[in-house]
Formats: sequence, structure tokens, C-alpha cells
Amino acid sequence: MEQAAISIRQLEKTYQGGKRALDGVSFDVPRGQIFGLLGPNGAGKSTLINILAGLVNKTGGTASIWGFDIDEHPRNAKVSIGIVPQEILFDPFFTPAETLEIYAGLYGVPKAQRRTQELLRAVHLADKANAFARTLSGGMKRRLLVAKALVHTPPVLVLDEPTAGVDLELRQQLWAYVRELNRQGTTVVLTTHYLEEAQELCDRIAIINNGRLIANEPTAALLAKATEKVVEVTVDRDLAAPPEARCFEKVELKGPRTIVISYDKTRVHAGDVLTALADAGLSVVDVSTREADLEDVFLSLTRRG
Ligand SMILES: Nc1ncnc2c1ncn2[C@@H]1O[C@H](COP(=O)(O)OP(=O)(O)OP(=O)(O)O)[C@@H](O)[C@H]1O
Repeated sequence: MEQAAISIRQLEKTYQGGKRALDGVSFDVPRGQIFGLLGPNGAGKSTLINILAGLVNKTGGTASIWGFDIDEHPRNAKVSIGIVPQEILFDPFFTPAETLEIYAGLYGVPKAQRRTQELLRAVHLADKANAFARTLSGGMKRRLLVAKALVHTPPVLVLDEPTAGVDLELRQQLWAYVRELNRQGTTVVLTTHYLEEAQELCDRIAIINNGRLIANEPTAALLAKATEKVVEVTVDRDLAAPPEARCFEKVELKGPRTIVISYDKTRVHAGDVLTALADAGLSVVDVSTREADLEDVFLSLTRRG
């Protein structure tokens, strides 16, 4: 079997002071995929990424990157991964071009093999090549971080919340570039709070909650797990309280005449919901339903966790 891009087994991290941020997490990131690592705030995502980056020492378990164990072959593991951190940290007096040259130097990339201009073009910073980093906007700095993570052409690229605070257009440009890198063979791991993005981009998604892995599946299989469906109905008169029925999982009034009802689609049909409303003496004027999305699955899994 082909080795995984990243393989972690029983990974543990207890910070000084006793906080257990990772509690025996195991999973593989298959080569060639876009892999989403999701979880609520404080779940342990950054801790996991920082362990892979060599910035945080694990307190248990193993991790390997492109087949290299991070303890036994730290140098090979390090050159196999590029990490775009959550926080923006730059020397304000270097220009983007200098920043990339310096990092390429740190990774020992020979001058002839450096890709400074190509990377700057790819992240739409070619016209800022010689501007001081401190004069770049937040979005530009983020894109420079992506370029910086790629100076040594790593087979695995990890992006930790790369689009936080980045406007929609830049986000789309960034994702287009990430997709292109993936098409060219780079394995991508990303954490994001935008579930829609994860749903759209990722081949596979793992979810961690309270330091434990609670899901790890192809995106489509994870979405199929959503059993809750939502129907919104408008009725012909004002209501003081939402109607009740056994087939409703949840019901609330969104307006005096608008009711939002959740039901379990494995047990109940939309017709049952409408019949229940008729039985409550309500006449339905309008109705719409929506399919569950990753957010529904995420919420139901993390709530259960
Ligand atoms: N240096 C540290 N010392 C002590 N506790 C820490 C340290 N860094 C993180 N933690 C704690 O470990 C837990 C996991 O944090 P982590 O940053 O890994 O979560 P996260 O999933 O990345 O969250 P977010 O989405 O908010 O970035 C949190 O409870 C956090 O407070």
C-alpha cells in the first residue's frame, strides 16, 4: 500500500499546567487529496499542526510526514511539509521577494532552483515584490505566507485557517491556487471555520472535538450522515406559540406566520409534517425545504461529542 502523506497514531499533547489538548488521535491523510481538519474552537487543531511543524513537542504517540517519522527523521519530515500558520509574523523590513529568498536559503534550496518570482505571481503579489512587508494589507500578508510555505516545493501543504479575515474575492483566488497545486500533485491539509469551503474543497474530512477524533470520512459519506431535514412553512394566520407534533424534532417560530421545523428524514416524510400542521388546524400558504449540509453534521457530531 502506498504510504500516507501524513500518518499519526495515538497522538497526545498535555500542555504544562495540565491541559490535555490531544487525547490519542490517530488518522492518515492519503496522498494527493485535499483533506479538511475541522473542529470547534479549542479542539486541538493548531496543536496538531504545530506538532507536525516541529513547534510543539508531543507528549505521546507518533507522527510521520511523507513516510518520515518526525522523531527519527526530523529533517526529512520538515522538508516534506510546508505550513501556512494562523498568525501573521514577518520581519517588517524585508520585502516579499527577500522574504522568499531568505526562507529558500534556510531550506537549502540552491539559487538556480528558487521560484521567488513564480511564487509571487501565483499568489498575486508580483507587483509588491519589492515593497516592505509592513506596507502590505492583511490579505496580501496571508498570501505571502502561502508563498513562503512553498519555497522548498514540499509534497504536503498545510493551511491553518488561511482565509480568516480575507475577503471573498481573495479567498476564491487563494482556493483556486490551492486547487491548482493539488492538481499538480500537492497533498493539501486545511483547517477552516468556513464549513461551506470545506464541503466544496475537501475530498475527505476529519473532525476533532475536545482533543479526540470524532469523524474521518470522505466528504460525501459524512454529508450522507445528516439525517435531519428542515422545512420552513408560512401559515395563513398569526401564531402565539409554535404548533407541536410527535414527528417534529424541533420547531420554532421565525415570524408570527413562519414556522421552522426539523425532522428526521429516516423516520418522517415532508408529507407527515404537513399533515401534522393540518391536524393542528393550520393552513399552509408556502413551504420550502433544504438539504442538510456539513454544518448540520458538524453540529450534531460535536454536540454529541
Ligand atoms: N501553549 C499552551 N499552553 C496551554 N494550553 C494551550 C496552549 N496552546 C493551546 N492550549 C489549549 O489547548 C487546547 C487546544 O488548543 P488549539 O489551539 O490546538 O485548538 P484549535 O482547535 O486550534 O482552536 P482554534 O480553532 O480556536 O484555533 C485549548 O484548550 C487551548 O486553550
